[in-house]
Amino acid sequence: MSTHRFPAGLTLENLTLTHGQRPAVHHVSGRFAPGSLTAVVGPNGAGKTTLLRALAGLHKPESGRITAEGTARIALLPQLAALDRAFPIACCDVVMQGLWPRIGAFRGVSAEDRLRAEHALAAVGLGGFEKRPVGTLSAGQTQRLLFARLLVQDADILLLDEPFNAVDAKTSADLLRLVRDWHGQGRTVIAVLHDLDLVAREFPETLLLARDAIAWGPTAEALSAANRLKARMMAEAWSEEAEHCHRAA
Ligand SMILES: Nc1ncnc2c1ncn2[C@@H]1O[C@H](COP(=O)(O)OP(=O)(O)OP(=O)(O)O)[C@@H](O)[C@H]1O
Repeated sequence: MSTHRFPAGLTLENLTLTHGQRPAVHHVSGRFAPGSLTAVVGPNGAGKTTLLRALAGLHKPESGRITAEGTARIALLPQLAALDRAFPIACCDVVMQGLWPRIGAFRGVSAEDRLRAEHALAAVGLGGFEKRPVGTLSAGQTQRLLFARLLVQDADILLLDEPFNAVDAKTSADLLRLVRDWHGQGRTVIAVLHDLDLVAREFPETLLLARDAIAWGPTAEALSAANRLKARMMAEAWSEEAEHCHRAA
């Protein structure tokens, strides 16, 4: 297994993310260390997807800051439901979307680009699927396809939003192997997950979110019974109508 060129971290400083005036993530500070493997867990509506989108640069902070180290390349695996499977596009073209930052708008796709996409498809168990329309794939195959797109992005920081959702045990195990490889190569991996047994087994670090950061650190400590109870109570106590406050760091 090769070592990745550039382990990079991400720092959050008093980060607040909102939808309108309503806070999804509230005054969170901390650091995803370079090369760390972190699960982001919490109740429904805790702000996990909003946080991941902000880390990917897709959601502007209301206040506070996100700082990536150096010139870190960041890639996001969105939730499966975010992919428009009705759009008539072949698997190989979905994977090559991951190459666009390097290909640019004006250069055509080269034979080498196509080969990279084919290798990525083979690596996720979709060899021979190059021309298959994405709408004909099962949920598990679609998740494998999104992982193939992530592979060609060759990112320093990987953001995974519920990567094992709606997939069977075999697909889960195959995709988990890729996550372990990325971690082993020194890349920083941050994954939103609901399966706490999986988190306890595979993820050394955990951020427990309930709009506020309830705990952030080694998984066994972060997921203590007391912290989980606190997260649940915090989620239940938040009014959907509450606006964010303006407290300082
Ligand atoms: N586009 C949006 N417009 C308005 N409110 C939104 C939007 N997206 C999310 N929210 C609200 O922000 C809060 C956090 O949502 P988010 O999707 O980040 O939570 P989550 O922790 O990922 O939830 P889940 O576990 O259910 O996927 C929720 O109250 C949600 O209703």
